[in-house]
Amino acid sequence: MKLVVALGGNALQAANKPATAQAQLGTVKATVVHLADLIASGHQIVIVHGNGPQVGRLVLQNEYAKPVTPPMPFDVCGAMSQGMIGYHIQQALQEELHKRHIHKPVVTLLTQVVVDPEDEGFRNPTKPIGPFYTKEEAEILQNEQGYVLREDAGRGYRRVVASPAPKRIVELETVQKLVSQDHVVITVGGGGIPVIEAEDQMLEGIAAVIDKDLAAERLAEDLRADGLLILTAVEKVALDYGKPEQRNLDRLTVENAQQYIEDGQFADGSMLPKVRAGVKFVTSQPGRLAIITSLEKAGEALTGTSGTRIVP
Ligand SMILES: Nc1ncnc2c1ncn2[C@@H]1O[C@H](COP(=O)(O)OP(=O)(O)O)[C@@H](O)[C@H]1O
Ligand SMILES: NC(=O)OP(=O)(O)O
Repeated sequence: MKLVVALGGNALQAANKPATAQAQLGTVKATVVHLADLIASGHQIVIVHGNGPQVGRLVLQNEYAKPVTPPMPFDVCGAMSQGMIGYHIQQALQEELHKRHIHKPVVTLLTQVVVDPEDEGFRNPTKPIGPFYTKEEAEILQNEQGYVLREDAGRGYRRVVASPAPKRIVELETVQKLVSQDHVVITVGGGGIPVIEAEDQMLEGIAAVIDKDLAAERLAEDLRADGLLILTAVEKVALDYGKPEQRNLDRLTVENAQQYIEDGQFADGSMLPKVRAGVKFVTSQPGRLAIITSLEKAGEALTGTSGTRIVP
């Protein structure tokens, strides 16, 4: 099957370790074992990854270094995050495939994604980025730096930025060519570098972070993929998540998903975009597969013994 695989934050960085390059590479090395399993099972995969924690830290590093060197703007930090994360996945996956005597080129493609400058996302920032802060730290940052901070799923406060919807993948043709030549392509990282189309058709970077699950869905439709595999920290989508009455779902129909979305079952900025992406993909054409599961359960989910399948 041709699969677009969206990798969540836990695939890139262990929550309990400092955010060093070495720690990131260590986590990525464990992640690529599961990706190599998919390839070894005969699937063709295209890899999309998140970048929320990483792009947030790059922006911070740039802001703190202002006295000595001019800060890079948000879109450039997005490009840096694609390069940095892509480099680690590419290196680790190449090594893992080599060990298994699978000879396929692995390549990271820097990708711009066009967004609408009038997107509602610019008026209502929702994408959490960078590190977590305490309530007191958050108040100081809000007052002194003008950041918008929100509580993030009981884990602390994080800066939130605009997250407009992905409209068009600029480098799509190149992705298609590489995929057709059986390259393993890492692309649309962090949802893509957000750009707008200026009046003269020129592209201009804009300060935002696109949701990688929605961008992965765009890519999966554009590549006419058979499946969209969204890999995160949980094995299944749940109702009443985190409550004593939590129920994990094996299947989620589009109709039920829409009802549960209205009921507020899926947290904004975390599970909600994943469910939306799955719903959009399976309704885009009959026969398409959308699964939300953990990295470890990816293989089982494809055989129908784990994960949550979104079905029309
Ligand atoms: N209804 C739900 N079912 C399962 N997990 C949920 C639900 N609502 C929120 N979550 C949380 O959302 C997380 C996935 O979102 P997030 O961590 O932002 O994703 P990513 O892996 O892409 O970084 C899960 O690990 C879980 O903690
Ligand atoms: N860009 C993006 O959606 O990143 P995360 O998955 O890390 O939030």
